[in-house]
Amino acid sequence: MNTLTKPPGSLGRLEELAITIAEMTSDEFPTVTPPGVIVFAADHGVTTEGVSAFPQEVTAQMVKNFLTGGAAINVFSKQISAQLKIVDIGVATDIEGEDLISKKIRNGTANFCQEDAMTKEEAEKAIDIGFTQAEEFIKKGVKCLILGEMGIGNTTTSSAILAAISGKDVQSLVGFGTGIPKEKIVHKQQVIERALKARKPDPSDPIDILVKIGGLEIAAMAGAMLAAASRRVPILVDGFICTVAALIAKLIDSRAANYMIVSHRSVEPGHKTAVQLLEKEPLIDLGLRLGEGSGAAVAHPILQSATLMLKEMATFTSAGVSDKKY
Ligand SMILES: O=C(O)c1ccc[n+]([C@@H]2O[C@H](COP(=O)([O-])O)[C@@H](O)[C@H]2O)c1
Ligand SMILES: Cc1cc2nc[nH]c2cc1C
Repeated sequence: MNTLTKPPGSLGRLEELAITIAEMTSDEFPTVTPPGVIVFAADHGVTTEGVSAFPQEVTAQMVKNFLTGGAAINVFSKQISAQLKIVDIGVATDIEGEDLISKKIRNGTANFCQEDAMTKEEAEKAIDIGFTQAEEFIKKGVKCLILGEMGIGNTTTSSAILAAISGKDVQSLVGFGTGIPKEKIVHKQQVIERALKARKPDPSDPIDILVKIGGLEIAAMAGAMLAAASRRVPILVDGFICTVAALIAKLIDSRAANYMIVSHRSVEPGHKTAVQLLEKEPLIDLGLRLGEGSGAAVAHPILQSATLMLKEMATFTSAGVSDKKY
């Protein structure tokens, strides 16, 4: 790093990032291209409690939008020349589409205020499907894995999971999600508090957390992250829901966190706690709160700059530039 034609440290976090990616990949001159994006979609039974600004059917409608290329993640995936896979892991209604990967485990989770969100078999199956989808991508040559999700109600699920893992007050972890009105925030908070009291997930047991208060797309993202980590492929983590999935992956195997880069800081207030628990620092803060993997896709060119700098810059010797005097 210090032989390249720049004052040492002058490329700031890009220098750290390049070294981190070299360590992750065990490659002195790593590459993060081509990137691959997987969006896992699923519904959440807890939406019946009135915790989202949008109706549940938007999950399926947005999946159709992904398939016809009209969503933000389509635009940004194209921008970074990423392959994009859309996986139905548990959308409440049936969706058809040639390009859809149909891996539906059930028609959305159960309302975790009343019963467990899913069975142990379903949680493990979702992790396994995520793992396999990522593994297939990596076998095809993907060098950086971007994960995204679509699921109306999943900020409630993610806040519940984060409250269970962190032991923090629910109040500090709840946000507006897709944009609920201010007066609905206390209700959302109470729904989560009620669920945690009724379900009592074991904070040290990631499967128990998923079974009691989880989401199918969260389980699948965690599984995909474990696959990428086990193949030494850098993982670009998206916003709040994706970072909570990263915490589940870390609980399953703490080494997985060594392969994660948090792309951006989400507007959701709980994201700060999630990122701290992951012991990471987001690369950018653009005030994003969309999901779909959109923030991670937007940040991918930063990883590209870091790795290309390492690979393509001249050294002081090769360029005949005088090195540092002091
Ligand atoms: O990624 C984030 O930080 C993020 C923050 C807020 C909302 N979202 C997206 O919005 C949906 C969940 O919001 P909600 O209000 O229905 O819980 C889901 O489809 C997420 O992809 C995503
Ligand atoms: C329109 C819309 C698009 C989304 N993408 C991810 N979550 C979303 C939620 C809504 C409501």
